[in-house]
Amino acid sequence: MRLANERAAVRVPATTANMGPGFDSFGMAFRYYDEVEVRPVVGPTSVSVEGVGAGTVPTDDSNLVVRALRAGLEAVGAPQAGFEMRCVNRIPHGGGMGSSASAAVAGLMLARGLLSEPEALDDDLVFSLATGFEGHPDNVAPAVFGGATVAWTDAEGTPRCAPMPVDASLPVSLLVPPETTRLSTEEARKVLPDLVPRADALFNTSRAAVLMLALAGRPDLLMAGTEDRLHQHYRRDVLPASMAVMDSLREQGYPAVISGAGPTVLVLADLSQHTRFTLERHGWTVLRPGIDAVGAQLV
Ligand SMILES: Nc1ncnc2c1ncn2[C@@H]1O[C@H](COP(=O)(O)OP(=O)(O)OP(=O)(O)O)[C@@H](O)[C@H]1O
Ligand SMILES: N[C@@H](CCO)C(=O)O
Repeated sequence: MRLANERAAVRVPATTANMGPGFDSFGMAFRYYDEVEVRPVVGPTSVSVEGVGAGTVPTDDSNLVVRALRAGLEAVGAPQAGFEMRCVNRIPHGGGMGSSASAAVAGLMLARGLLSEPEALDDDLVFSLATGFEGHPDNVAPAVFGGATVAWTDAEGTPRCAPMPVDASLPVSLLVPPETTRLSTEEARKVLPDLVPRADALFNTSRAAVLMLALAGRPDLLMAGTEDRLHQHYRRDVLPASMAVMDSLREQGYPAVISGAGPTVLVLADLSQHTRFTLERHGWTVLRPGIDAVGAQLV
């Protein structure tokens, strides 16, 4: 295996995870993208970042996208090089829109784009390697495959996923709070208990099944299908503003959940103009990205 191309470029979608009851399992991709281009060079690696993460993410070999690129090359026995990388980032970091999963998938896809035999690094291998970076597969699956996905880890510890049928016209709103509220996934996972009451586990099992029906074309089931007792309320203290917005929207009949580990709020509906303006007046950004059906793509 060798590096056969002098450049590769990828477009990778933002994603949500959990969607209420599907903790560490359900995910969905959005038409909202990071774009990365890379060229192998003789000499050290350099990364330029435009947009989100400019001035904060590393610009050398310790950058997550570069680490994933190198892991992809290593997995298929391809040689390493220095890299000149250009990132145009839109997905907020620590925002609940899967930035770290998208970064890992971007790097692995770029590795594919440079290879003499790109089929060696197929979608299943990208999914598996990126899940290794993340620790859980829920954002990675939609970032790789697009659409809505259910992901799990099998008895051998191998990550698996499958598409969930979803009505393509389902409206989605992402409510992104001001930047000061960013929360790393690591911090958000620390507040979760190791054990949960059996009644809560049963509650989420039924709601997850209901959500699958709702997404497939039963919008009347969206409120029941977005109920959760396994993670959101445990995170109330670290996500006070997002939980308040989520609660208020649910009281108004909107199927609102915390997106991933927060603080972004996902609503499986369009907001009224009044509600949108109110949020925007308080510094929130309201996105209506639509569902991405294809996942990460070399461009
Ligand atoms: N495009 C990127 N380039 C380099 N590093 C990135 C990039 N995107 C994310 N990261 C790294 O991942 C961290 C954010 O990951 P984290 O898992 O905490 O949040 P998230 O993925 O945005 O949220 P969630 O998993 O809840 O959706 C950033 O602080 C940065 O270190
Ligand atoms: N399922 C994950 C998503 C964030 O990576 C969590 O809620 O912690």
